[in-house]
Amino acid sequence: MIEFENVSKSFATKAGRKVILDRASFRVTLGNSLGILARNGTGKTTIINMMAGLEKPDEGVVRRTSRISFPLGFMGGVIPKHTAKENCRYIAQLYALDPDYIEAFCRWLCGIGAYFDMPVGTYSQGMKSRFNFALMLALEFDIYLIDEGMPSSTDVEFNKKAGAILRDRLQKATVIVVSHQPKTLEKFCRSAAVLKNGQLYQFETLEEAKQLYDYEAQS
Ligand SMILES: Nc1ncnc2c1ncn2[C@@H]1O[C@H](COP(=O)(O)OP(=O)(O)OP(=O)(O)O)[C@@H](O)[C@H]1O
Repeated sequence: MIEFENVSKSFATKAGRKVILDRASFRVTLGNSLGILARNGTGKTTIINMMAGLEKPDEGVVRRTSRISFPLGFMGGVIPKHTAKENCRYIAQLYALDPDYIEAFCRWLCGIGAYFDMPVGTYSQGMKSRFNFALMLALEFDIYLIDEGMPSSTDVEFNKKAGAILRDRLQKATVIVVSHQPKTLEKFCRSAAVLKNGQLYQFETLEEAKQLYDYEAQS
């Protein structure tokens, strides 16, 4: 479970204070995947980072009682001067998992050949995102955090393999996806929320959330 209790978060910007959350309270429970709709620049990444524990609230409490992933696409835990092999063996140890298994899984899934034994800093953007996604799928979390949908890989073989594993994983796991596009959420979640004026408005269905989101766009 992830629970926000009276959480406030804002940033000082040149244009004034940017409020992301204003004493917001909500909860995401296991088995109830949630899509969050928010316009660009309103705080999608900040909320996902707070759920992951990468960003702290100014006030209030964020409670995390499950195994929660790093946000898909987040490379902060990967050291660029080390190879994918070294990175994934090290990360396996942090999570108390078998380094041989994690290495073999990532090597097989990301399909980057000899680059797997070269520094991550030398990878193309596509290779980096494939390695990041493979690592996330190798680790098995209760809740997966996804910022703006899936990484865009042009590698058809990778997309097929990773997509199949993710679909299987999501049978058991919970996913939280933030996006400015309702279409991105359709694939993952039935229930949805809208981030607006520092509050998260939760709805039973994506349809209901879309009504508020579309209404906002018109007004
Ligand atoms: N560390 C920071 N310092 C100052 N302002 C910040 C900081 N991080 C984010 N912001 C501002 O807070 C607002 C929300 O940022 P955030 O990246 O969470 O939004 P987003 O909805 O994910 O944006 P986008 O859709 O453009 O990716 C933006 O106006 C951004 O400029």
